[in-house]
Amino acid sequence: MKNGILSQINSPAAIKKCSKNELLALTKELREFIIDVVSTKEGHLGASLGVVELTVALHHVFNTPKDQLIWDVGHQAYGHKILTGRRANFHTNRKLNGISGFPKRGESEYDAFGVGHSSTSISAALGMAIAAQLDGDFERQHIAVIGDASIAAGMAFEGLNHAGVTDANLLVILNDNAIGIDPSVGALKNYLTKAKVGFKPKQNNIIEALNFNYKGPIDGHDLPALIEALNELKQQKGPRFLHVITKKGKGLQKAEEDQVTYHAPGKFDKTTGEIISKTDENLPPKFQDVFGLTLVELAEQNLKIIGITPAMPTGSSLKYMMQKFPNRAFDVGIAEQHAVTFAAGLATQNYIVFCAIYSTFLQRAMDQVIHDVALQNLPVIFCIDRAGLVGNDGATHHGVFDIALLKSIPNIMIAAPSNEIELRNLLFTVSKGVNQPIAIRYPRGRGNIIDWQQDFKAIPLGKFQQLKKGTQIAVVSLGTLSVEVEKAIEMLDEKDKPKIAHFDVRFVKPFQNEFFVMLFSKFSCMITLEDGSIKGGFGEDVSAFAQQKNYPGKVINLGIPDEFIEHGSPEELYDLVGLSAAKIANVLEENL
Ligand SMILES: Cc1ncc(C[n+]2csc(CCOP(=O)(O)OP(=O)(O)O)c2C)c(N)n1
Ligand SMILES: CC(=O)[C@@H](O)[C@H](O)COP(=O)(O)O
Ligand SMILES: [Mg+2]
Repeated sequence: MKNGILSQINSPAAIKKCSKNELLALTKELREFIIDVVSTKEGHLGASLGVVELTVALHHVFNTPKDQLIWDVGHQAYGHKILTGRRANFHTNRKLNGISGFPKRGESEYDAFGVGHSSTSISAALGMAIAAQLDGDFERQHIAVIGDASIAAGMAFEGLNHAGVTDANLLVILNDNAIGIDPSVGALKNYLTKAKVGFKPKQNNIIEALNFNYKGPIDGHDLPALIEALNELKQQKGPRFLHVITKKGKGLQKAEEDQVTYHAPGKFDKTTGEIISKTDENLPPKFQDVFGLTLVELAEQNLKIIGITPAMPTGSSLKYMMQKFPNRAFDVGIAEQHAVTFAAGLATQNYIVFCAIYSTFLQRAMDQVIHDVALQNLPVIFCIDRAGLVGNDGATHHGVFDIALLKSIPNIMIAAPSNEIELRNLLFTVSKGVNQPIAIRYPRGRGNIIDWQQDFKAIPLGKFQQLKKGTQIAVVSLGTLSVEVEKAIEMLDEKDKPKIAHFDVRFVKPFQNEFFVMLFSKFSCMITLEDGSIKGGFGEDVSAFAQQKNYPGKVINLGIPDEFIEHGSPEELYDLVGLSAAKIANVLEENL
């Protein structure tokens, strides 16, 4: 709306001056603006639509950025960004060199804390609140807005538990829409559901039991009610808790009706809400579907197979096994630490446990991987999805540390299949039983093989494979980077192609000494490639081994540089870090 009220809002100061009717008009225009931009630029839709009124009310009542506002996960903060000076460039959201899809301290003074991983907001807000007390500032407010799935994560409870024994100026707002990305799970979800249907939470209100002043539940789309409640809470001190009930996708009927899809729907018609989808047929599969559909095939044949996901049934495609074998496939909620140790417990009883966790979210469960799985040498099969650069979610979500983190842990085998068939056969091979933990990493998005559901063929665990013979340079790629290497070789002059040998190392760990000794004896130059951090990566092991063996040739390690990589398309980012086919071809040519 060109000359509507939203076009006049360049900071929350202007929102404070709005009349009640202007605020109502603002919520309408803000919702339309979010729908308009996300319908073509893509991103997280449902969560932001669900907190439009809450966002306007918060910036109307509180004095941001002095009062510090933290959005848990931050996928719902599009309205916050638009109202805090980023309306004009909101169309760059999640794009290369554009604004981040999540609140980010370096992007705006209104983004009090960088987010992307869930359940951090209470701890961060409490830290800021205690700091204010230590600074002698007893007026400043610290507000954490957290969703019903995110508050069920252990870290959120740790924050509540600590806050409850302080007199910190902390307001926790529970945005309760009864769904995560997929339907919320767990006893807390059931408790909150009862609280919403008139159950007297006062009788045994777990939040009040933790010494919070609890208010609600109130309608999170009733702007006047929100403003009244926030003004009341603003006058109070100490730990407070406001329970608001919202609808994810509010204001776009399709998004309200299909909240899972419209969490991040891609492009859609802003009027009808219809998704403008790229039809799946004749496209290669998503790696997550290779995992999810293959696991169903394996689970049909083997009753000992179990699947686990921490809150990502759709994203990991464990949903297929959950639908077919609901008593053997578990969504444990946003609880990566629990997921890993739950898997470990099952593994002690000789179940074959496939624990599906995004690389970035696995970071949260590293002690459980070490202490509960590897130390006891329990054969948990970690299916690490979103390995490598994920793209538009950016630095908080790239899966670039799993190799470095896992490689230093004894007993763990680390595999990176180079394509969909390799992934499928690896899942088949390990489903026959392994005698140690294994991590199988694969990327976000689609592969290249349409006819991938072929007969199973066992893979020799721990062994490389040669993809192309050559005479001068040994290219040793990890995972699906093998595809980029093949494209790079094709870019070379015909006379140079025979000089390049290409190996798929397949396994980072155990380190394949004989394989590399063989390479040292045959090639004058070696180039390793990994879609993981170069620091502590697989290439470092090869270079160290080459030095130990006094290899006279050159070893070049290509990987993700030792810095956080921002958001953009995967193609843009891989080219940026030198792992696109064109950039790989340059390195080959420079060393011929
Ligand atoms: C540690 C971690 N695990 C998983 C995710 C993926 N994730 C992003 S949003 C989301 C659901 C959040 O649900 P809720 O807190 O209820 O917020 P809503 O989307 O309903 O607004 C999940 C699981 C994440 N961001 N961080
Ligand atoms: C906000 C969040 O953490 C998730 O929605 C994440 O963005 C999902 O990533 P994928 O789109 O790769 O499943
Ligand atoms: Mg929710």
